[in-house]
Amino acid sequence: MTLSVNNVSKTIEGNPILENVTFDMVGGSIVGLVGRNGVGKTTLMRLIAGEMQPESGQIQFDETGRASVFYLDTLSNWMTSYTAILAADVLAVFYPQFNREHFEEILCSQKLPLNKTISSFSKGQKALVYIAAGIASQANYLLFDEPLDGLDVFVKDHFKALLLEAVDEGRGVIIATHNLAELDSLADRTLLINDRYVIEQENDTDIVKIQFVYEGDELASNLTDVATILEKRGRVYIALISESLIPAIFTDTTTYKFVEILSVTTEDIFRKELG
Ligand SMILES: Nc1ncnc2c1ncn2[C@@H]1O[C@H](COP(=O)(O)OP(=O)(O)OP(=O)(O)O)[C@@H](O)[C@H]1O
Repeated sequence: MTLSVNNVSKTIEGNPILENVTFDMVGGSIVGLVGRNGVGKTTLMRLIAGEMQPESGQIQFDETGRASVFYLDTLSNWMTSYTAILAADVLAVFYPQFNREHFEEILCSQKLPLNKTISSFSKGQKALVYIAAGIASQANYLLFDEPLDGLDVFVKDHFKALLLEAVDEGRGVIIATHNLAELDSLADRTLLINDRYVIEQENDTDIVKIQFVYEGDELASNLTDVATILEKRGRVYIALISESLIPAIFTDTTTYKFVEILSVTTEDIFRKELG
């Protein structure tokens, strides 16, 4: 099961939003989609869902086709004016494999009423209904835009468990989010959109995060030229640097003290690429 996005470009009202976007997603994986506000994350999801057409490039699915994509705009969508029971009737038309029992079971497990209009639900409750709809749709590709927004920690845990079940079944998930810390525990890969282009964040680079104490006045240029300083508190610095450069730079142990290696997070990479 593969979704292929090939050289996709999109312009809205004369403004180029995405250019030559190319990536593949295989089933059984979670892809994180990150980037600054207004950079084009939702646009990319809408293109994949077929709600918009690209100017150029192709979005190709395996034999299951676009009918097997689940995407709902979390801010405004048709479901809000329905009760969960009626929404399930509509979802069953869109998604022939829709599992009504599973949908209702997820909502009931979170004590959400099935016969109340969804517009009367809280932000977090609405988010849960959309997530439940996606999971129960049985669609092979689930596209979620800020799915964790407004969810309390317990509902979040429940959502993550449902998501991992879906992935175990071989389904592919794309999560667009600003919640970078959550992505670290969920995504297999992260795609960063920056200035119209998508950059794949490789997990296997030799970039490491280091924390060190600097006893000199100003950081030496042999460090600042090759490192990204993420944080400075007094004499304590946190920086991203290629691991292979550490021995050459941190030779002077009277000015550099306590060099410690920390794990790199998606937020660190985000700051490095966009800061
Ligand atoms: N229907 C539209 N009409 C005009 N401009 C639009 C439309 N949809 C999106 N845009 C513009 O396209 C750009 C990308 O929007 P998009 O919603 O994809 O960003 P995003 O990365 O999802 O943002 P955010 O993180 O703030 O949700 C923005 O500049 C937005 O103003």
